Amino acid sequence: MLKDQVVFNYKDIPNFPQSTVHGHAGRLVFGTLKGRPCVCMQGRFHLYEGYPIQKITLPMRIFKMLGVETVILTNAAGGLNQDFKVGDIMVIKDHINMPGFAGNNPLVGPNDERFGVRFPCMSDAYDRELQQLAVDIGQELGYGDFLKEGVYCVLGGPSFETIAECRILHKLGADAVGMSTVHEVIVARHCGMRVVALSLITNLVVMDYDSQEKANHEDVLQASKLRAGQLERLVSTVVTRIDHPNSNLI
Ligand SMILES: O=P(O)(O)O[C@H]1O[C@H](CO)[C@@H](O)[C@H]1O
Ligand code: HPA
Repeated sequence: MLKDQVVFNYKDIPNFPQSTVHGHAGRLVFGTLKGRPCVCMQGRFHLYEGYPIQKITLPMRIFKMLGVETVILTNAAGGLNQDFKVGDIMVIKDHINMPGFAGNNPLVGPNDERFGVRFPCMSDAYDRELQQLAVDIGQELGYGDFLKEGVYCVLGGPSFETIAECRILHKLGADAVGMSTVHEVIVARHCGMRVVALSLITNLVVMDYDSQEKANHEDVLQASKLRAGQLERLVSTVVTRIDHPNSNLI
């Protein structure tokens, strides 16, 4: 996808966390996309891997220091919205930070003023112009039938949700549930980077005690492969159409 690639394995980057999840390669890839400089993480970090929440989000601050202006996040998520299907791509318009309700927020601790303010606003966490751009490009690419918008709820994991938990998340207004992304978004916004985020709905959560369905990571990986090409096309088209005043890294 990227031209003129320079690749670093996470294990060769001092103090960088290591990917422990099957399906997360553990490489930082620099390169250009239609002439635009980009850096991609192949593998991200999660609370359930046992890392402190500040370590999970360290890459965001590194990206800020490298000059990154816009962060595009993708994830696999379980569909809570009854209109969603496996394979839908949801443009995230907002989030519910469940670990944050219990005080588990990546900005807890002394505030580093070099990055941002003590009390950052999150009502504009997901850049509305970029959301619209993603939706418009999705439509242009012919993804209209499987392109959705919605609210992503993060949980700590690694256990998948119970039926009662899924029911309550649905009632709370979440459209999809996962175990990532939100912590990165909070740190990216704190230091002023713009954010657009996409969830691939890899499974529909179980909300019915009569159902025999069981969430499992293999199904998540399998479903991710089905839309990998289309998601990559959407992301790369968004990258090439983002306005960049300073033409810096994406
Ligand atoms: O959010 P990403 O890392 O895409 O992956 C999702 O899929 C994994 C569970 O199958 C969890 O890591 C969950 O967060
Ligand atoms: N729940 C939580 N995280 C997930 C799911 C899910 O159903 N699918 C993919 N990541």
